[in-house]
Amino acid sequence: MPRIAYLGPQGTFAEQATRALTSDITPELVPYESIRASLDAVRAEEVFAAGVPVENSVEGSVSATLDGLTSGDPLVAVAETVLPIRFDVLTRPGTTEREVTSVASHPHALAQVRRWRAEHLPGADSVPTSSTAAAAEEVAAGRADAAVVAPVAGQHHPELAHLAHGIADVDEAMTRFLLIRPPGPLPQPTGSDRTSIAVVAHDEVGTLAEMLTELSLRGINLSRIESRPTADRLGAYRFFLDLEGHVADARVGDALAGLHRRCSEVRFLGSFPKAERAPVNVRPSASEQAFQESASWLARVRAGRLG
Ligand SMILES: O=C(O)C(=O)Cc1ccccc1
Repeated sequence: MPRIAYLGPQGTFAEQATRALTSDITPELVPYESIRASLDAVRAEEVFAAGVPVENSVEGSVSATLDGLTSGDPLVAVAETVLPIRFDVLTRPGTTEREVTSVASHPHALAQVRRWRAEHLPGADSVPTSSTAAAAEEVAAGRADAAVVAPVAGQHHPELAHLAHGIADVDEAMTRFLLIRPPGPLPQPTGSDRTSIAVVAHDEVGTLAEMLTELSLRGINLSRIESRPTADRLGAYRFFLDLEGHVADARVGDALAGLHRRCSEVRFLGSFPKAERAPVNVRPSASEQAFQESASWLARVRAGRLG
């Protein structure tokens, strides 16, 4: 049974997503205390893979995942899934809203329930925890009064009571999760793929525009661009790019090779089927056939066979 790491304890959104990402195998899910620890468990071969959150439709990127993928030995994403995010509030039984002086949860969860908190628990302090389910444990242990959790967390804590259900500021919030493996054979291209890379550009005029031109010239749609400090010095950034297409597609391979020539660092973070399965629209001049025809035309020119 393959062991798969996730951000624990039991009852996190990450656990639900990791189950969805591994539904084709019978995994043994292993909880880890942090995203970094679950990625390092993949690097140390303690587990076969890890399921990690990468971006939220309201709060944006999960920096622990971006930084964890780019520092340390290379890792790649082999699958993604998108989970709808709803939040409930757990307390010890009998606790009323007026008695709540502290609200625990993962910072991404605390940031997505501001409106409800302002109305119902205006004076309560925030207690950031490593995950939403860890917050429920804080409440059970009496170290916080309320926990903002995934709806599934209530099942793991029958001793706690619901203070509220469905309290997210944005009803349709979604989080994208990735299944992370050590480098190895890539998933087959499906025609509906995403490729993730992390790029460090030279600090020169126009480099970002030139990087993006490598993509647009080859008809590649950019679905995400994000920058994070490299941590080397102030003002040095790494760009995280998600592109539509698979590295096995000629246009994507060609663009990545172009970025490799131009940038001081290009880290390949995986090519995998997009969660939404919508086919990637490729203009005729960027199709596989167009790349093959132009390559064989060039070969004929170089061989002096123009007839
Ligand atoms: O803490 C969890 O349950 C997680 O999986 C991280 C998270 C927190 C808030 C929204 C989405 C994912």
